[in-house]
Amino acid sequence: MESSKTDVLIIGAGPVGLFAVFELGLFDMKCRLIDILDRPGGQCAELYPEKPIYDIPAWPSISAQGLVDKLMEQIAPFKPEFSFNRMVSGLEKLEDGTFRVTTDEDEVIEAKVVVIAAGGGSFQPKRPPIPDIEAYEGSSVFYSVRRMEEFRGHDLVIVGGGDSALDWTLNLQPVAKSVTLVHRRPEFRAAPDSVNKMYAMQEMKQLDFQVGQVTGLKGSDGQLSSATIKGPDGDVEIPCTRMLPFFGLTMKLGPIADWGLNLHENLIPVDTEKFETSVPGIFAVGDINWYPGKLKLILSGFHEVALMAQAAKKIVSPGERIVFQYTTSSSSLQKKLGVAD
Ligand SMILES: Cc1cc2nc3c(=O)[nH]c(=O)nc-3n(C[C@H](O)[C@H](O)[C@H](O)COP(=O)(O)OP(=O)(O)OC[C@H]3O[C@@H](n4cnc5c(N)ncnc54)[C@H](O)[C@@H]3O)c2cc1C
Repeated sequence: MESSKTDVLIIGAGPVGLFAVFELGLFDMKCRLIDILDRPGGQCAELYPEKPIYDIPAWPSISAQGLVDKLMEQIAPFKPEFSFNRMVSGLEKLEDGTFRVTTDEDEVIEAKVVVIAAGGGSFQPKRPPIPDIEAYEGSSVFYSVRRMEEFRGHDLVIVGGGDSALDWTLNLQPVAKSVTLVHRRPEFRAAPDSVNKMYAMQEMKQLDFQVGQVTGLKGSDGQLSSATIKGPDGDVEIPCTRMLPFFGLTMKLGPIADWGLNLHENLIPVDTEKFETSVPGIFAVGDINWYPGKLKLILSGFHEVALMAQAAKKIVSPGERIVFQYTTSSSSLQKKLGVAD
């Protein structure tokens, strides 16, 4: 079991969690971020990366991914630590007032302050309608790739027609013993370049592409041995020991519901001075919080983290005087940002 310590543990690396690193960093607080997704950006990166956003102050138009890239650039001086592909599953307050956070990979992180920036909750994979698939989940059927090594030497079936399915088909082809991509039609929703590469590899017999749907799985004790594909010419049985279905993601509140926090219609009520939850030391910012008049906008979240950081500093460094400073004129802030002369 891995164990580590940080000043502030941020649950969620969406735009609001990312900007929290900046505001907390100005007060010298070290941040660690954990996200279920495999990269930063939350809804912006996962749901609408190429769409332009028009209501970010001073950016008349910026793509959602462009905003995430700029936030990453802005927080770089504070060297935040990221753990991706991890879900925060447990959160408990210890007797000394600090927190113990656990992930679904059995990681333990101790933090003086916890900031929940979990947006609409956890992104969770949609389960395809294949009978008995639950029996193989976590042992032979996976909905994300945490470590490519886990697929080495396996007969792999990848199901889906979007970018994830195509990207992992191409990336895992050199690692797996065999790769079969299954999609219900020959047209894809993925980047044309990836689709062309996949067809070229099929041509060279480096992988197989089957038009059809997976209708059944065979195996025992959670270990897959084959998948039945119903295609235009009837059923085909394909030997397979690992399967990766990519049927999109839905957002669910997830484990946050079990952390003993007061909830209001699946959102976390906070005050509007500090954005603190019903548990002192746990703050909630961005789309996950609720207060009268709340607007689920990125700019609201940016405002919330600035106030939250002041309150968090009082917990992380009790007794230390908090001085209000502008980044334009404070040489100490500029030093932290690496822009001082
Ligand atoms: C199509 C679309 C268009 C939009 N357009 C605009 C717009 O024009 N302007 C605007 O201001 N807003 C817009 N929004 C809303 C904006 O995207 C959200 O307000 C913003 O993403 C909220 O940021 P956040 O950081 O609070 O949460 P999110 O972006 O939702 O990020 C939360 C992160 O927390 C992670 N997470 C949740 N639970 C856990 C857990 N237990 N463990 C680990 N990680 C966890 C999630 O995986 C996610 O990455 C739009 C939204 C959509 C869907």
